[in-house]
Formats: sequence, C-alpha cells, structure tokens
Amino acid sequence: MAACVAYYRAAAIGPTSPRYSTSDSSFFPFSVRGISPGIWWLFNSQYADFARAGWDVVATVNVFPRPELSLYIADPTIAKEVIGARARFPKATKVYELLATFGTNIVVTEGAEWKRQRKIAAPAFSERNNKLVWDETFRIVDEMFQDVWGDKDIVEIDHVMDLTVPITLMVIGVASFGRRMSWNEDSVAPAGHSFTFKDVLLEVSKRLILRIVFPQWVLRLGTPGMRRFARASGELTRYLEEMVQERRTSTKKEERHDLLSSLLDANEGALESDAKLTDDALLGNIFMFLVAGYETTSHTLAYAFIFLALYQEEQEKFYQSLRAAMPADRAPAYEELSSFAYSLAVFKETLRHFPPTVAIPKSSADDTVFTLTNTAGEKRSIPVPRGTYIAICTVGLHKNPRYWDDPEAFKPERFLGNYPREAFLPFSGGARGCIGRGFAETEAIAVLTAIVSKYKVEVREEARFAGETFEQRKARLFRSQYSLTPQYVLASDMLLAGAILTALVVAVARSVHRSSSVADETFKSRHVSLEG
Ligand code: HEM
Repeated sequence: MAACVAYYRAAAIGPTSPRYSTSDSSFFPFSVRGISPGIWWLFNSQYADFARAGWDVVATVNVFPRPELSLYIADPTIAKEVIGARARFPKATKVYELLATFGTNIVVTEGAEWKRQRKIAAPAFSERNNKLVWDETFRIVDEMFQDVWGDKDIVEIDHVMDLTVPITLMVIGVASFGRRMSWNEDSVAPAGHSFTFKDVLLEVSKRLILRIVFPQWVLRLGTPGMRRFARASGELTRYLEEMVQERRTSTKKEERHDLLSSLLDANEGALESDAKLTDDALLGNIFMFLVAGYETTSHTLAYAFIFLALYQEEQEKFYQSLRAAMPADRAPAYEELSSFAYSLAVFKETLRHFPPTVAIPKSSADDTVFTLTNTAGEKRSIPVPRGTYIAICTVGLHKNPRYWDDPEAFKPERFLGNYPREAFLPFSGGARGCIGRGFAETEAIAVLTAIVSKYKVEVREEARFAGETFEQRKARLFRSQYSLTPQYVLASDMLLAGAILTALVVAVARSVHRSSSVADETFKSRHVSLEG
C-alpha cells in the first residue's frame, strides 16, 4: 500500500477524511482539510481538488462506521476503462438504494436482473419514440406561445424554471405515459381522483425527493405539504395502474409509441415467462423514467437559457444558425433534426458546465491497479483494492484543463467540431449509459430551437442590481442550492449525485429573479424573417 499512501499525500483530500457517499452514517458536512471534504464538495470544487492534488484521481478514506476507500476520477482514460468494463466495475447500486422505493427498476439493479430489465426497456427508447418527443415538443411550445404567451412581443417569466418545468413535464406526460396535456387544462379531476393527471405530475415532480427520503407513513402524518405530496404520489401510482390496465384490456389496437405502451408490448412479447417484468417492475421502471428523465432535462434547459441570456453574443450566433436552418412556414420535421447541430451544441455545452449527475458511482469487483500521468508527465500506479468505491466525476472531467480549452467559458461552438469525447460523460457511457439520451437530446434540441428562433432571451434589468458586474450577475443567476437537508445528504451523497438537479433546481428557481424573453428590434426582425 506504500504507493497508495504516497498517492494520498499527493491528493488534496487527506487519508482520514470521513466521506459521506457510500456511508450511511458520516456526520461531518463541513470542509476541514485532512478531515472532511465538506458537503457538496464534488459539485462545489469542480476541478479544483484535482488541480490542487496535481493528479486526476483523488482519494478519500471513510473512517466511520467502517474504513472505506473511495477514488474520484477526472482522468478520461481511467473513466473509459471503468465505464467500459461492467463486470470489473459494476455500478455501486447501494448509492441508489432509496430509488427502489418506486419499485424495482433498471437504475437500482445490477447483474442478471439489470440485464433482464434493460432488455425489455431498451426497445421503448426507439426512433419512433424520439419522433414523438420531437413532434410533441414543438406542439407544446407552439401552444405555449399562443395560449400562454398570447403571441406577445415581450414576455416576462418570474423565473426560468417556470418555463422549463411545465414543458418537460408535458413532454414526459405524452411521450412517456401517452397522455397529452394542454396549457389551459381545466382542473376538474376525473372520477376516482382528486388531482388531474397534470397536477399529479406537477405535485409529485416538485417534491420527488420527499418520496425518496421519507417513508410513506411519515409523509402521511407530516406537514400539509407532505400530506398533499403523499396523496398525489398515491394517485400517480393509481393513474399508472389504470393506464396499464386500459392498455391491456383495450380491444382496439392503436399504434402507440410512448414509453409505457412500448414497455408493455415488449413485456408481453418476452419469450420466456420468467423473463417478463412483474407489475411492480413495470411501474417501477415507468416511474423511474419520470424521475430520471424529467428533472435532468428541465434543469439543464434552465441553465441553458440562463447561459444564453448572459452570453448575448453566443445567443446571436446560435440564432443565426437557426435562421439558416428553420423552414419558413412550418415546424421542422424530425427528419431535419440534424440541421440543428447548434441547438445540440448549446445543450451539450450546458451539460458540460452543469452535468445533472456529478458523479457516476461504480465499485471495483477485484483488486486492480490504475495507472495515470500528471501534467508534468510523471506516471503513477494506484492499487485499487476490491470493494473500492469509484466515482467518475463528471464535473471534474468536464472542467479538466488538460482536455478543455478555456474550460470556464461558455462556448457551444466547441461541440460543433472535434471535441474530447472521452472527457465528456454527462450521460455516462458503455452498457450502463443513459437509456434516455436520445429522448433528452431530441427534446432539448426542439425546445431550444422553438424558443430561440422566436424569442430573444434576456435577463430582466432591475434597479436593485444596477451596479453589479457581469461576474456578480453570473454568480447570482447560477447560485444553486440543494433541497435535501444535510442529514439526508450525508445519508447518501450519491443520491445527491443521481438527483443532483433536484438539488440544483431550487437554486435556479430561487436565484433567477426574472429571466425574461424580451422582444426588441431583433425579435421583430426575427419574427418577420421567420414568417417570410
Ligand atoms: C439531460 C438529460 C439526462 C442526463 C444528463 C442523464 C444522465 C444519466 C446518467 C449519467 C446515467 C447513468 C447513471 C449511473 O450509472 O449511475 C443515466 C441513466 C439512466 N437514465 Fe438518464 N439522463 C438524462 C435523461 C434521461 C431521460 C429523458 C430518461 C428517460 C426518459 C432517462 C432515463 C435513464 C435511465 C432509465 C437510466 C438507467 C439506465 C441503466 O442503468 O441501464 N434519462 N442517465
């Protein structure tokens, strides 16, 4: 272990640091050098701890309740090795344990059980589903322009999440559950329900973290907000059960490409009956598509709009690309998606800065060794004992200056040409890479394209912030907070990582006082040019 000790000395975080990721009972949220990296350190430190260490791997040792070594990776070669070898480096599912509260699902399983579930779920994430996402996203945004924004020249939005949350929920509603919702839906719940489906989704998604953190009985006895959430969450399960039932008993066979329908079809078609998913696993997975799919995208889009509002020159370049690509008199077809590479570049550059999953949790199945070099060209081998917890730090990788030129800058164009793919892992990769990547990218391209081709996005000027510098404004707009209490975070920091946007969302929502779409001369000329 000598090399390992030497390596620890090189690391920014000392060997006696209690850490909180896989431990259920570490209680030290503050950053004290050599003792604790502090709460949210991965997200807060980004690449800083790696830079301080001079190496792209840093280690922590958990001392309580049991000694445990953890390695944090911002080295693309090691990340690739770990992600590419599922048997040697299985997912550290313990970290996601609490997500099993929704029913068993592909996020929380490993080995043969994961393989079985992934095989049934994978066909649902098809081209036809992506096309549904594309068409419906344009329809939803267009309806928003007409029914909510009233096709006004200037639209002010209280904060950016008010824009991205309803859009992404409505997309999930139709593309995941096959339920179209309208912006001005009346609020009369159907028989047997006290919430409409839209309200259920809004209510549950707003406080999803409660379901992860508290048992049902606590929620039912808790504050009025908790009780409302418990009711909504119970109703969502009932809605889902009804949808499953309806599809199973329906005599007229419709061609449907939503995830739920495809999942049911794939399950019915599973050749061996023991390969079929139980109803619990079916519901668990469909629920998980909501958990994994909605916040990640809505929060990334929120950050994207803030970036575009802050970096007007970048927005202008983006807009010019859209002018060239947009058809004059109709929404673009899914088949034209590749014309919107710039929209994807904006989304990717946002994900580089704010990856929803800050750390991808893995573990080492055997004793092994990692070899790495530092910027000075020194080589080092790190023994990795069996059972070591390994976190691929997306934030560290994405800000690693060895691979990214000017990593703090917002430059979507870097994703238009060659970029260091191995240092960009917002969706993880390999066999356990994000199954919803196509869904998310399709939706994000459509949202960014539809809105920025019609509206210029700006931050509202306010007298009380008149004196602030650009950097101060940026810090204000990007200030992010976490919605979990420190205790619960300590109980499972990778829950934080997995649900990082649950954490960040609140911050974005609160910190952006007013992010607005402000029509001005540019807007008018855009509008005309699009129509003409
Ligand atoms: C910006 C959008 C998204 C990002 C950045 C993202 C990121 C990720 C990452 C990093 C993982 C791997 C997690 C791990 O190994 O611990 C993952 C897995 C997963 N994602 Fe996404 N995701 C996004 C959108 C979506 C969407 C839209 C869906 C579904 C509708 C989805 C469903 C899933 C599922 C089911 C898994 C588990 C896959 C498996 O373990 O086999 N994600 N995602």
